[in-house]
Amino acid sequence: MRAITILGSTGSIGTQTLEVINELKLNYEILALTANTNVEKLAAQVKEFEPQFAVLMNEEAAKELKYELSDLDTKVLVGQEGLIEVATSDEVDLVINSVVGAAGLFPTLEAIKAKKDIGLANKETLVTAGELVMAKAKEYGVRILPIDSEHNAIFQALDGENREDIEKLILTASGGPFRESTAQDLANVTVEEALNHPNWDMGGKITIDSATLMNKGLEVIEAKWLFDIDFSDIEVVVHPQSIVHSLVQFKDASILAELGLPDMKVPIQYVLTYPERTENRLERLDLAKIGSLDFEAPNTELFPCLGYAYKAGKTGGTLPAVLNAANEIAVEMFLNGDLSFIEIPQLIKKVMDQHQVVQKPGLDDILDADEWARAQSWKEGENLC
Ligand SMILES: NC(=O)C1=CN([C@@H]2O[C@H](COP(=O)(O)OP(=O)(O)OC[C@H]3O[C@@H](n4cnc5c(N)ncnc54)[C@H](OP(=O)(O)O)[C@@H]3O)[C@@H](O)[C@H]2O)C=CC1
Ligand SMILES: CC(=O)[C@@H](O)[C@H](O)COP(=O)(O)O
Ligand SMILES: [Mn+2]
Repeated sequence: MRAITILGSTGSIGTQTLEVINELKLNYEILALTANTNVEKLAAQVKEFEPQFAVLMNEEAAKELKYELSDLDTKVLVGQEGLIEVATSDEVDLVINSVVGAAGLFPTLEAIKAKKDIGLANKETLVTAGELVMAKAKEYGVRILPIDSEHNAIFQALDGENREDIEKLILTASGGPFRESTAQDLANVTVEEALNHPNWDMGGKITIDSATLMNKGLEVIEAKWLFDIDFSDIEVVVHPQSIVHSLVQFKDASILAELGLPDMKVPIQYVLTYPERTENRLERLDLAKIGSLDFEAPNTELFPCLGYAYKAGKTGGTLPAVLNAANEIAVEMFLNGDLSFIEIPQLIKKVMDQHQVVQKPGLDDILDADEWARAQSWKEGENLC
């Protein structure tokens, strides 16, 4: 029996992780479940899975949860300290990080230092501090197993291959709900339209990132650090069906890909059972029924966030942390109705242009840049709207 901590268990990935463990009766003891503020959902999960620990990010919510769980033995912890305690506990074997945003960085770093393997959905960790996180993972001999569908596909395609044989990585992008829109259309899109992803049912923040193509930009940076590849060897191609989850091109012109219906339970299961594969009852891909698969170049004029991410990644230093933080605030403002869809990239560019990049940053430099970018984004965002 392996013990697992799921950070962000109430979200889209966290919930599906619990479902996979349950449906396949995988050999995991649920040690800890965590959420930000969602007392109701976390309480329901705790009642079902009876973990040793449950964590919420603020005192008030934790108090409510304690009251809800007064009949159970589950210990309720609070805040960053609580997250770190359950991510580093001696008992835990695997930490799934399915928190959204740069809030996932600290528990990832602490789990690595405690030599815990990590199933990583939280791409913002690697965007913000990829070089540092991967160096720590190497130092502590920790495996970072990618859950993000594109990176999981590449991870599978690279199994048994030599790194030196890779020519390039090709990340597929659905193109989001506005793939066929004009600049005029984009000026008037609503939050509801932007939250309507054509293929995947995901949390709000990543769904907006998909609509702006920032998700693919974050994934380019995530791929750079996970697979140690130059940005010039990472290509993005739009593939509206999201059946080919990404590809690796080798020096002999061979291309390997992982395909399947768009269902996050597949990469989640791969990580939970790695290095084994386990039979499941998920719907199978029927290629004849699908008929054809389409590919096209991304429209970086209409969706400039992808270009901003390449720029941040290639510049390096603290700029990716600034890109990420500005994006988090821009998306929050858009979801709150305080920014229009086309103002998301405008705000990110403004904040990136104002940043004095620190090269070879330590963790403190990255945290300072993140804090500065958030404050600056709120300020600039208020000027824009
Ligand atoms: N959903 C998907 O299919 C995919 C997601 N990813 C990545 O996985 C991560 C999670 O995405 P998703 O599951 O969609 O997100 P959700 O918004 O659905 O869930 C986020 C989870 O994190 C918790 N959380 C939010 N803010 C904080 C915080 N500040 N500190 C601690 N916990 C917090 C939430 O708690 P609460 O419920 O209380 O708010 C919730 O449990 C993201 O980085 C995303 O980019 C990658 C590939 C696919
Ligand atoms: C499921 C997953 O991994 C998401 O990151 C997905 O890729 C989002 O779709 P886009 O390709 O539209 O960004
Ligand atoms: Mn993805």
